[in-house]
Amino acid sequence: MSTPTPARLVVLVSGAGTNLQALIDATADPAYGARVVAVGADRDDIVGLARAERAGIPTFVKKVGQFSSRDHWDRAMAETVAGFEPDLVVSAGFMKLAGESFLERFGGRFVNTHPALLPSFPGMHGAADALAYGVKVTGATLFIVDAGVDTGPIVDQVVVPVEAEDSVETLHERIKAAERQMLVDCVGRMAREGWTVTGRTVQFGRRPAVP
Ligand SMILES: Nc1nc2c(c(=O)[nH]1)N[C@@H](CN(C=O)c1ccc(C(=O)N[C@@H](CCC(=O)O)C(=O)O)cc1)CN2
Ligand SMILES: NCC(=O)N[C@@H]1O[C@H](COP(=O)([O-])[O-])[C@@H](O)[C@H]1O
Repeated sequence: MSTPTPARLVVLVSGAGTNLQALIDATADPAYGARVVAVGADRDDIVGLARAERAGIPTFVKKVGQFSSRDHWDRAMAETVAGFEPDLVVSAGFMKLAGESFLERFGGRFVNTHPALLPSFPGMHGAADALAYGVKVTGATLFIVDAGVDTGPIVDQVVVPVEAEDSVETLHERIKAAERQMLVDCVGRMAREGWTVTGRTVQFGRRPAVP
């Protein structure tokens, strides 16, 4: 039986790209069922872009400041990503909020991984906020992006302990180790099995055809 055509992933990054690297490594196996067709960023000179270039993956950078408005940036992002014809867009450390144009185009097939157990600690400092609060466990959340900030329906979550001697860095590294595995597992299942979103419930698999 022939291997099905791999799902096309566009991954968005703003930093080190270790989640991206985990996806690149996983897609080396044809059985994974997906390939990264492009990597986009909101800034240049980041390791995440270097990882893509090392893997021979096309990259693009769209900086908000290059555009006359945030909306123009958002539209440019949507058009550029659309040019790669993704089946799924993955935000993995991407530090910009997608706007109306992007969500109109990719809503429902745009996921983001966040380093906290949403709805706790949304925003740009999930690990630091969890540590400051004094929680005993935290983790990471993969969710389908909506117009809010970290409010979309949850695909999966993973829990890690907070240790007494943790710094933000040691905690975030522990989170990221678990997060990368969750991301690879979930994106692979979405690619191979599809997914459905009913209200706030996300399930792997495709809706049965209406008889
Ligand atoms: N429409 C959405 N877009 C994105 C979401 C989301 O939930 N809704 N999640 C982010 C990733 N993220 C948290 O997981 C996140 C990233 C950035 C921000 C934020 O406040 N960004 C500001 C400031 C950016 C900067 O200083 O560079 C902004 O975009 O203006 C909040 C949450 C991915 N996209
Ligand atoms: N709110 C968004 C956010 O904080 N995202 C987080 O940025 C890190 C990126 O790491 P990476 O660049 O090494 O993949 C990840 O932990 C991701 O959850």
